[in-house]
Amino acid sequence: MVQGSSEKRHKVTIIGSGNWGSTVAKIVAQNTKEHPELFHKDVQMWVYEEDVVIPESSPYYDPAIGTKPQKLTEIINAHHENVKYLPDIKLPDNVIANPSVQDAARDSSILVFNLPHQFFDKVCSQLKGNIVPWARGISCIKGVHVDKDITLFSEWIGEALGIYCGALSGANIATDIAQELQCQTTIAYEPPLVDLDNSSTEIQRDSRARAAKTQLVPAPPEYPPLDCNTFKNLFDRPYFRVTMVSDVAGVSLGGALKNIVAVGIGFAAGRDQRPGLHAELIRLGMVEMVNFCKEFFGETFQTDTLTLQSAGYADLYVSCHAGRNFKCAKMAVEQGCTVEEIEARVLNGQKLQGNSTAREVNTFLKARGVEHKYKFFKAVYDILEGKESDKDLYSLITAE
Ligand SMILES: NC(=O)C1=CN([C@@H]2O[C@H](COP(=O)(O)OP(=O)(O)OC[C@H]3O[C@@H](n4cnc5c(N)ncnc54)[C@H](O)[C@@H]3O)[C@@H](O)[C@H]2O)C=CC1
Ligand SMILES: O=C(CO)COP(=O)(O)O
Repeated sequence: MVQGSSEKRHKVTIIGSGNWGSTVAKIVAQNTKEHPELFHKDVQMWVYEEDVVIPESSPYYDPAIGTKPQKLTEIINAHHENVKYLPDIKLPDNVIANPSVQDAARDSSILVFNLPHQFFDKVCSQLKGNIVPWARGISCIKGVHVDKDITLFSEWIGEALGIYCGALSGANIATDIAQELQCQTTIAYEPPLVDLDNSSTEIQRDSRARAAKTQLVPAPPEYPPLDCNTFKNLFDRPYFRVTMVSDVAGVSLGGALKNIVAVGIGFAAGRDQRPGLHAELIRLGMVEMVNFCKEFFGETFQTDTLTLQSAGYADLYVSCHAGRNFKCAKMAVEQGCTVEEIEARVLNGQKLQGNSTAREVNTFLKARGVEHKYKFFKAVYDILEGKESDKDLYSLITAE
């Protein structure tokens, strides 16, 4: 089908509205305005509803309301700003905040999942059976799901909702990108080929063989194709350059595992500022990330994703200098308290991923009997659990 000739256009919903969720909503809404041939202009953004007080110092303070708590969705829709999670950034007026995830996702053919991974389970069960069967997803979530096995969020979303889901990850500090400061990202998107004649699927390549279980429903022919080009048009901005790849495992795991390493570098930085030490620890962290991807996702993981793409080394680097996981772990050492105490005190409701991912990955490695092979991940876990001291981080990681 020739692009631009489609009768119907894709409706896009962002599931999540935190620091990164709101930033991605801004990016996507700028692009839906510029591509009316592909997308509905309005972008629904599901917001976990909460009451927010607007202080007297705020430009949005209304003396008639005073400091009475107001619904976050109402504030966003009235002022086009997520005053709690992305303050001082204007959102395009076509971002529509919606407190109901089912209502936000209704009739959407593109679902962008962007919320702290610890909250995903409930949202997923609310969406089940309430989305169009031919929808496609992109997971911006940096984390993994662990029960008996380890599952990428893209896989988990795909299995739970019966759709194909790709992954977006990169060296992306939300507050910088929200100000349109230049950066890059990586999107892994390679759905199975759809056989339009009998609606069956032929698996070309995918993150893991399990994706083969998903019977992909084709989009009706009057819609623009749900292909790489459509997704590039949805996310690429002059300040947010997208590279499309096929390695869903590498992109997803790069984003998840770097958070554990960033906590470790934060612990180190709390005591020792030497760049040489940080560089060596970052290298050791990357070695462990690559080994993990090869050992557990080796069917499709490509090492180049972690060495050459934004979702790999670049994300690790920026996270170990400017990320929240790094900063909170560093402050925890400096102030002699736990990472969770710092998180609760300084992040104003934003959520760390590194501490929970360290615990989840440890559960998985222990169950497999290979915890000892991943000394960096184990050291971070043991320090978070209070079993080891952050002072011993380097010796724990380099012990023979
Ligand atoms: N912030 C950043 O710079 C970047 C974050 N990411 C990733 O994006 C994902 C989302 O992160 P952020 O948007 O930054 O979130 P955030 O750290 O700002 O978390 C706050 C969000 O969690 C929601 N929330 C709080 N309690 C909840 C509950 N019980 N149920 C459901 N939602 C609840 C809040 O409504 C808010 O939307 C994470 O996986 C993160 O690793 C990726 C790149 C950059
Ligand atoms: O993913 C990020 C940078 O790419 C943000 O990391 P933090 O969650 O540690 O802030």
